[in-house]
Amino acid sequence: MTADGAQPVIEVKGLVKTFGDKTVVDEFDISVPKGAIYGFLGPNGSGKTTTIRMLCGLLTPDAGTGRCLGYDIVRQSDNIKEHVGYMTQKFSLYEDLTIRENLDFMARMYKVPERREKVNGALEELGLANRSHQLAGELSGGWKQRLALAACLLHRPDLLLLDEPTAGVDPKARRDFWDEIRRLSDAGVTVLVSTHYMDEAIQCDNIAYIAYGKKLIDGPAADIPDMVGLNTWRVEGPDLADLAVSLEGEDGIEQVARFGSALHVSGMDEKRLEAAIAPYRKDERRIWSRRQAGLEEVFIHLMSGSTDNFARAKAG
Ligand SMILES: Nc1ncnc2c1ncn2[C@@H]1O[C@H](COP(=O)(O)OP(=O)(O)OP(=O)(O)O)[C@@H](O)[C@H]1O
Repeated sequence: MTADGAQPVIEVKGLVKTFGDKTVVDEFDISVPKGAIYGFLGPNGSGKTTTIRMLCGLLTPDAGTGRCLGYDIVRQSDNIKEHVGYMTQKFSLYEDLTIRENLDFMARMYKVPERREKVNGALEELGLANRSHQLAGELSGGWKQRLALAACLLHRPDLLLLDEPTAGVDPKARRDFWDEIRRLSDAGVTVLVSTHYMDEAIQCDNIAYIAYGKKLIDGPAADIPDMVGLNTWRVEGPDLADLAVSLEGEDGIEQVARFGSALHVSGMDEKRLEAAIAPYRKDERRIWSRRQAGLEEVFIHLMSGSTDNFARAKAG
């Protein structure tokens, strides 16, 4: 149960998936509220897609239990699939079919009632009604993405899975895409997004950070920096590259990261961090300011602290 008494849309415990000798997902637990935009963040190959596919019954876990949309993820996976829209990382529609043919094909696959009306409606909504006979392969990246989203919404899914949805899409199209996702979420559709882009992560209500198959942290996006408890100072001025090298060697400084024309210097222990930067703050050419750690710093920190159990498995 969530704080408002509603059942979570997804609730799973102890999910495990192994491919060969590699444990790709290791003891994964999560609870996803209805209508949330939940981001799965982590580097390439960390197990985000595999986790999402197990949560929705598209892949059978080796261990673990749970429910998605009220159905058991192992025994009732077919029921779950009927209510899920899945937008894969690569454009998965047929490039040599027209825009209309692609939508019509998807509508048939999902046995959408009043197919013709729904397809016409989707074409109108997309603004593609007068280009419906154009081949999908001729569309730009942004338009392909809009078409793929429209196709996986035809059967009105309750849960939407987006695998790195805005990779290779221009900034305006990215913004429009995220506006549409927010509208869907407001209408009660639950959205799981896998990404390793920070600008997608900050659009999410909740975030689970996954590295090497393990969930390092999850919770409301706004609370994650506080949950980690990282202290950060920002410094601007000349010779930042040299300064970064000196700071990195100091006791009490755990991370020095470049952000545009500034460095963000972070540590877990506030007193030790302040003592470490004190000598450098005497140099008046530079401006130092205390700042609240953001998601960016937190994720760099989490990544540097996580161990590569995939590499260990290979070595062992
Ligand atoms: N069917 C499979 N058979 C064997 N190995 C697999 C299979 N599916 C995924 N893997 C491996 O599992 C690991 C996790 O893959 P997954 O796609 O879940 O990660 P990801 O975090 O989504 O990465 P990306 O951002 O690159 O999509 C990778 O090392 C991948 O090669």
